[in-house]
Amino acid sequence: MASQNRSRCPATIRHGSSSSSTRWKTRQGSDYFAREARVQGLKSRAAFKLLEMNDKYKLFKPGQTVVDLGYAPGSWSQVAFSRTSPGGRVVGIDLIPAQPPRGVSTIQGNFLSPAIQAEVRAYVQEPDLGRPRQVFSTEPENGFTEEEMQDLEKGYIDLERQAHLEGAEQAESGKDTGVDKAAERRLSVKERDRQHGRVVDVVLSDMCEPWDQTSGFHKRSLSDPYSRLANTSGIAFKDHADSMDLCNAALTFAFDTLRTGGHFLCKFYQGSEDKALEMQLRRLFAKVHREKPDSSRSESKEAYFVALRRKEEPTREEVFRE
Ligand SMILES: C[S@@+](CC[C@H](N)C(=O)[O-])C[C@H]1O[C@@H](n2cnc3c(N)ncnc32)[C@H](O)[C@@H]1O
Repeated sequence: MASQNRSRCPATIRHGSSSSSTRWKTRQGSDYFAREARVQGLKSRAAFKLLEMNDKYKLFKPGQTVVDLGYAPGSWSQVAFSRTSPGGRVVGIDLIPAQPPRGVSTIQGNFLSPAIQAEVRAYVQEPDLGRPRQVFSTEPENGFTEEEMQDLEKGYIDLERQAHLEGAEQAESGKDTGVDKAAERRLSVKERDRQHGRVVDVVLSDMCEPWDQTSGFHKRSLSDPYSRLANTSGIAFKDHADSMDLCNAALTFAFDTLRTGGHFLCKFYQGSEDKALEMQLRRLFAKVHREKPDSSRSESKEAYFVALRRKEEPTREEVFRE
C-alpha cells in the first residue's frame, strides 16, 4: 500500500522489494526525460526540472556563485555550471559520496548539521575558492591598454557614433547626478552584502533521500547515510515534515549567505506546513512562485518554491517569526 503512495525519489525502491526495483528500472527505461538525460550526458532526469524553471525565471548568469544543496548525482550542478560559465562557481553539498561533475566543487556531509553549514559558509566567503582560474595579462599590448587597443581597432565613425550616443543618453535623461547616486547606492548594497557574508547569487536545494547507488559503495557501513536520513517513507505527513526540515535549513543558509537580489529554489513535499514556509519566503523575497515542472512525476507530492530577488531589509526575526 505504502509503495503506491511513494513519491518520486527512486531510492524509495531500495526499501521495497526487488520487484519494485525492477519496476523503477522499467519506468526509467521508458521515461522520455530519463532517456533524454542519458543522450545529453546529464547525470539524471532531474536536470530538466531545473532547466524548465530556469527558462521561465532566468535564475543564472555568467560569473555567479551557486550553492547546490543535495547535489548528487549532479545534474543540477551540471546545469548551474554551464549557465554560470564563464567565471562562475558551483559548490555542491551532499550526504552521500558522488563523483563531482566537471567544474563543480563539492563537500560531503549532512546539511542538517550546523558544523557542515558553517563549513559551507566559510567556503563561499573565499571568493576564489572553486572558481575556474582565468589568465589575464596586466601588461599593455604594444604599449596600449586593452581598452585603447579596442578603440584603435574601431573606425573613426564608430567612435563618433559612440560619443554621440553616450552624450545623447545623458542629455535625454538629464539625470547625470541621479545615475551616479544610483551607482553609489548599488555599490553600498554590494558592500553591505559583503560585510554580512552575503556572497551567493543562487541557492538551490533538491534535498530529499539519496538515490540508490549502483557501484563503488560498500553498503554495510556503520555510518550508512541511508539509515540516518529523512528517507521518503510513503507516509505523506512524515515525508512532508522531513522535507520542511530540509527546506528550513536551506532557507536559513540562504538568509545568511544570499546577496540582495539573489534567488532561492527549493524542493518540498506538499502538506499542511508548506504555507508557513511560503510566508517566510514572501517576507524575504520580492516574488515567490510554486512550481510543478512537467518533468516532475505527476504522482509525486514534490513541488518547488522559486523565490526571486532577496530583499535587503528583513531581519532574521521578521522572516522566521511564527
Ligand atoms: C533528488 S536527489 C538530488 C538530485 C540532484 N538535484 C541532481 O540533479 O542530480 C536528493 C539528494 O539530496 C541529498 N540529501 C538529502 N538529505 C540531505 C542532507 N541532510 N544533507 C545533504 N544532502 C542531503 C541526498 O543524499 C540526495 O543525493
